[in-house]
Amino acid sequence: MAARKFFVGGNWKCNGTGEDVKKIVTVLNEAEVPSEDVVEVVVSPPFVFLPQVKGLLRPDFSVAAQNCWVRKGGAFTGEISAEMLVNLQVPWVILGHSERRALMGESSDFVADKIAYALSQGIKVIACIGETLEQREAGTTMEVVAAQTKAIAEKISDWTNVVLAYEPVWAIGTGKVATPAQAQEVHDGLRKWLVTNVSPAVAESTRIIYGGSVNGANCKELAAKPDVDGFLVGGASLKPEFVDIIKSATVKSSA
Ligand SMILES: O=C[C@H](O)COP(=O)(O)O
Repeated sequence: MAARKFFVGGNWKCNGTGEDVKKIVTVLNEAEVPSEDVVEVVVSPPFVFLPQVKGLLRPDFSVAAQNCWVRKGGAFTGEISAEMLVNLQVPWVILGHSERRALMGESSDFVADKIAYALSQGIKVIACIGETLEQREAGTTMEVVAAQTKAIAEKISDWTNVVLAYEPVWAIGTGKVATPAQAQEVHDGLRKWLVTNVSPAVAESTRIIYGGSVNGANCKELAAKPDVDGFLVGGASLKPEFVDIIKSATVKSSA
């Protein structure tokens, strides 16, 4: 079975100006990174900058939206539809990010509906899951991430265009990164869950990436873990060290 290609996503969240965007893209465009055969790089600017970034970004990197509406567009003020992303040739979307789950009240079912709809329109999905600190301390991490993944599995039949992003909420933007062992434990558990509940082939081929305070200093150790297939990076994706995170893909290719 083909090896899972390392995946590095940069989630810029609600940050930046047109000038910042130019600076970040310049750094990315000038960076020497492993080839497309080794690593897939996808950056996710705020909606308003998507066309600009898409137009300026090197061709071996790709773009993602940070959200999209749950069904066909229409009278949904403030929303962006999957059809619009298709129209702008935006190939990826991040869905189910914990900030949207917590702040906008997006339930696992709603997230799963969004994922199913985006996939039905031909958009590839970075699907985010993860437990809170309380849930981890209560020992329910696997239960929580399995339930979030189950909600998705119940609504989709083809996982080819899905990357699963495990992002423990307590590690997001806190500087408190999961240890490589903690990340590996959950990724391994998720892969086993996929074996049992979806199929061994899907478990083997689906990339499970880690997100939560990843930076240039901690990425290599995390990348060395067998079930960590890449990263979804927040804060550090706005900085030049994002290039070092992309380069951590070589940990896998030289293994
Ligand atoms: O989507 C990215 C995650 O929320 C991680 O954010 P962070 O790297 O700033 O902790």
